[in-house]
Amino acid sequence: MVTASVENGVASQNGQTFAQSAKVVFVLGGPGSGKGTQCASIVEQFAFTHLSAGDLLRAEISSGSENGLMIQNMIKEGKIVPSEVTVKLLQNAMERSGNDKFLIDGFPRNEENRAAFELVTGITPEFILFFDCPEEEMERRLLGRNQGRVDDNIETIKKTFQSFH
Ligand SMILES: Nc1ncnc2c1ncn2[C@@H]1O[C@H](COP(=O)(O)OP(=O)(O)OP(=O)(O)O)[C@@H](O)[C@H]1O
Ligand SMILES: O=c1ccn([C@@H]2O[C@H](COP(=O)(O)O)[C@@H](O)[C@H]2O)c(=O)[nH]1
Repeated sequence: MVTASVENGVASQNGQTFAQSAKVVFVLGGPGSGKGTQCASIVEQFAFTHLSAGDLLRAEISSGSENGLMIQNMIKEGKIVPSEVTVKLLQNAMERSGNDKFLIDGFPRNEENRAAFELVTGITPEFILFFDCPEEEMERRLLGRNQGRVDDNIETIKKTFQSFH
């Protein structure tokens, strides 16, 4: 029998801590390479929860949190939001999900992000799924995405490509 509980903020399943039972796959690739699209297909077939770090940051802006303005400015400039902010959002989302299998989309953006994630959550990812896509195709897709994102404009796209390299 599978049992699950959350005590003192530490969820556990079958006597294992959340960190011990959690299976995490990092889904990486350039902006517009198709990470979100592929994650949506994967969760239809497999029992993973899809967590997009960018979506969590955008939700934080919409919530009117004290970090909202800082996050919005960083996204507009194609910069990387401080690890402690993003890792906390990911950790909260994982613990709230009721699941222990996660596709983490668009995170980590750098080595410091990765180290902070492992330090704070105690979770080591299983593997990385990487989408390789030519820059001109990513640019074409982002300019045609049409979802009202503040970063889907040519100035921000060029800056985001720089921070991706
Ligand atoms: N294989 C594909 N061929 C053509 N268009 C695609 C393909 N995959 C995704 N797209 C389209 O490209 C755009 C970007 O895709 P998606 O949002 O999945 O990328 P992403 O890597 O998650 O981007 P970001 O990191 O900016 O959030 C979307 O409009 C999507 O419909
Ligand atoms: O771990 C992350 C993820 C995202 N950001 C910022 O958000 C934008 C948009 O990210 P998408 O993955 O394209 O949704 C990205 O350019 C960064 O500014 C981040 O800082 N850290």
